[in-house]
Amino acid sequence: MNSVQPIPVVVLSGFLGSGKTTVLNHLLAHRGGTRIGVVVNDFGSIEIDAMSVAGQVGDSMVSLGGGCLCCAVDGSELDAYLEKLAAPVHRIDVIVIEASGLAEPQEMVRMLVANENPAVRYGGLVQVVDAAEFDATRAAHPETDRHLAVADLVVLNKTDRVDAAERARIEAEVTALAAPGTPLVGADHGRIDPELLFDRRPWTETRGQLSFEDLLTEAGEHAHEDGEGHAGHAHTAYESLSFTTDQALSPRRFLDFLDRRPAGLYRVKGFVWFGVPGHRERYEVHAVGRFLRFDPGPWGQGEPRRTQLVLIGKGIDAPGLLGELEACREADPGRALPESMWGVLRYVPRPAETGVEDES
Ligand SMILES: Nc1nc2c(ncn2[C@@H]2O[C@H](COP(=O)(O)OP(=O)(O)OP(=O)(O)O)[C@@H](O)[C@H]2O)c(=O)[nH]1
Repeated sequence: MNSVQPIPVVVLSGFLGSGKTTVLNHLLAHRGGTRIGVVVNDFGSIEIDAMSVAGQVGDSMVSLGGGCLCCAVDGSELDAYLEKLAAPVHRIDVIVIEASGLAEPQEMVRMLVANENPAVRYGGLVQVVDAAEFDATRAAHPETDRHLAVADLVVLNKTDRVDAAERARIEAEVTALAAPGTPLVGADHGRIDPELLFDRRPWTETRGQLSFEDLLTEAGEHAHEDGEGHAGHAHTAYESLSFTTDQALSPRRFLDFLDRRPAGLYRVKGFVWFGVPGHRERYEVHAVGRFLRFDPGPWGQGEPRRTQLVLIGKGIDAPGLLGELEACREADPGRALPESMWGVLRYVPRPAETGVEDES
């Protein structure tokens, strides 16, 4: 639909590993005839999330890599991306911004509300919550409550990882924290009804959004509390490091590295090249807390075989971790025994499975 109506811009937010990319991929896979423009704001200098969704959106995606959108000084960078996506040639119906897992969603909402481009309008804030990590995330990151309070729609994801009683308890808590009337939908692997987002008269109308004045007031309170304007942001305490190598990784050494990962290393994501005979696929790795999963998949045509990882953590010894990863490199993977992959394969879900709990 190529209408003169402004294109709604939806912000997909949620803590690290809550399932934003999964939700986005689900939306893209079930978008029907709707054209979705995507802005991925990854935290880390390698744009892993952008790569995860890239196959699905082609030209309609732009990526803001290597930083946090909510810290863009004046939003002009964001405005430029939105302008590009909103160009009539793309015939985009809705734009989804996948925020970095460490972003302050209010900052983005503010930037979008302040955007003067008549071709786009703010379309709501979707907050993705990890049901299995709900208590832990709230305890470690009190700002979670604030994020829920400004959400227009809350997606309680990973419901497969909690039982019915636990889910009911979390739903009650989320409902109490969110603004009255905020819809809450449960999801397993991000499977939400795309209609929630693609409807041009969406759920955002079921309750009042933050007014422009509210946003400006809060902007005034927030700005420059620490001299740099980032006080209270979840990511001020976080560190992100990236590791790339064209050499293969030894599956045993890499698994050992993951088994021993420090508690402060909250997230590991990326793609791994093991190159072991019989296992020459590209292995996508996701570690969230103690959760670990590998997903083998084909390499893109002409895609160089390499490993690209982003590690996000708090109080981590970055040089030490990089040194350990370097020690995982394997010069001659072609000589490795297929059995050396067994440790990795333990974390590859079988077709009927959804994830594998790390027991280590
Ligand atoms: N069991 C289970 N796993 C899920 C579900 N949704 C997502 N996951 C897994 O959780 C991990 C993190 O999901 P992502 O979609 O990458 O999370 P994210 O919020 O985009 O993560 P960041 O980009 O680090 O902020 C992946 O391994 C997903 O496969 C779910 O509903 N149930």
